[in-house]
Amino acid sequence: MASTALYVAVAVVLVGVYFLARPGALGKPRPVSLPLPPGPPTLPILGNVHQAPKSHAWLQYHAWSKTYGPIIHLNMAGQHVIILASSKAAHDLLAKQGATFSDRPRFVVAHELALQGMHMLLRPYNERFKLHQKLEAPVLGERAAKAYLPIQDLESKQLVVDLLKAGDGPIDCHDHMERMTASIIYSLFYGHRVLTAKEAILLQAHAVNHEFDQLAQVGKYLVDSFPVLNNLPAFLAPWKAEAASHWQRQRALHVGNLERGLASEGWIVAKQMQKAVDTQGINMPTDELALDIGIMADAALDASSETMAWFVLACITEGHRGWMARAQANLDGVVGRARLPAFEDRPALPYIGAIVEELLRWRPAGAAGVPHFTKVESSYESFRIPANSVVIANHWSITREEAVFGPDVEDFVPERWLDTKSGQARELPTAGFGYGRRICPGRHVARNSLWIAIARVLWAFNVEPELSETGEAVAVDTKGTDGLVTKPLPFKARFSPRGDWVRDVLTMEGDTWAVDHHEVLDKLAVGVFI
Ligand code: HEM
Repeated sequence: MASTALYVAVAVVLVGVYFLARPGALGKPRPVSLPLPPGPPTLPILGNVHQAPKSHAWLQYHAWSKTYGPIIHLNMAGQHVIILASSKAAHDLLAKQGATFSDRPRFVVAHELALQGMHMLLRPYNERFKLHQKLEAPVLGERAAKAYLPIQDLESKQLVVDLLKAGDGPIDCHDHMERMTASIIYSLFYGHRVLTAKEAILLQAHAVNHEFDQLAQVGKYLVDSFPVLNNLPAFLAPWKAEAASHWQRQRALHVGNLERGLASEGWIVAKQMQKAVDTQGINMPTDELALDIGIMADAALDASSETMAWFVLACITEGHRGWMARAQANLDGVVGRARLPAFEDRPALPYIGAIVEELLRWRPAGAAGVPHFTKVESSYESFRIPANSVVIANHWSITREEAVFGPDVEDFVPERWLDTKSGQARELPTAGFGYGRRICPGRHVARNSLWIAIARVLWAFNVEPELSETGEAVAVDTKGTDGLVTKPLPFKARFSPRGDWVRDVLTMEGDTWAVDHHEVLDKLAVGVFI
């Protein structure tokens, strides 16, 4: 009886406090309630769920942006989703208001349970995230990226040697691109040089990532929409067992790679990060460090390999516009035909840099970016952004802004990145690596890999479409797969050496298998890390 009276008293006090504290009470100014950004018409309760795109969401978002403008609101059964379709809106919100817009939406099954909350890309924006960012910065920043050039030099040389060996018949070059990217990353991170794309270390990573993608599918688990369901006992919550079993495989993959890396000879990124943890007295279990490095490697591998695959697709579908020939004329002028292009040639070859930027614009590997999230209410250009909104910078729209890039946004035109008078690079907004405090930390490493690989492939080969029996170019899909990373569907291209001098130079250079990559790593670390 006494406790009932107490409950009633507490309730009365709380209701009173609520009414007194609410905006407008006791003369507090009530903020003018702004409208939500425009968006497609909604149904009661469902909102826009019935219109939610089943795949390639970025295309539907782009179509909506043509009707509703650069900032759109969707209601997914009560979940606010804000789509940003212009570089200005994405920059103003995600970069300039980075403290507010750097969170990630929750993935209960895929992240909180299956990855034990340790997936770098999906971590909430909190102190632990910032600690990981601080650990990653010295090994991925501009200075570190510059130190890694000798490894990219080695692996891009091997790429052109491999392509020459593959002959000038039509080939699916994806494995060659992936081997190069994987070898750059796995050598740097773990001291493991990748000899073929079919190595166990890569096959295991693909298998684990495929399983993870299944767990991360939006709408697959009710608990992702209603996290309270996670309080159910295990026998009523089958996702818990699935997640626990996946965690074992993630752990085995990343801890296994880290342990082998730490036991290898010479300098590697993993040892550098372990040293930072030890010397700074950071309390970080092995699993957590292993996941950080492993997820960085995964993020690097997929996005970089697929961007290289999109480059080859651009050559065979868009090369007729003359940019390949112009790049080759530039290469001949600056490099000549007696040696491979090198990083030292970069200042004299702005056109190759322009191809890299145009590639990231024409087919951004993350076409809908990675969703951000805001926990607090804010406003933008007379619209209200509600608390707990998922915020998506639609890279597909942002890279197709005609006001920024001109009317020919669907065409591959590197010239748009160059000043017409000086021929040097000109500033245009880039979207491919995301925004603000979640911007891709690997962008310097990625741009360097793309630059040297593209320069060398174009120096060595005419990259041409596969031909049908009647001599026509075989049609290829240019839309790509659905998913966080958009991949071209399998296709074939012909890599025809541009002349005998290509064979001469590559024969003289020889393949790179005899190079001791540990020695290369030890040397590149001097002065930067040791
Ligand atoms: C062409 C290659 C690449 C592309 C297109 C790319 C793109 C992206 C994008 C769009 C994001 C999300 C940004 C955002 O949320 O706004 C991201 C995040 C990330 N990327 Fe990359 N990336 C590439 C290569 C790399 C490389 C080489 C590394 C590491 C060596 C890397 C490591 C990461 C990590 C760790 C994150 C998570 C950052 C966070 O959530 O705070 N990426 N990347």
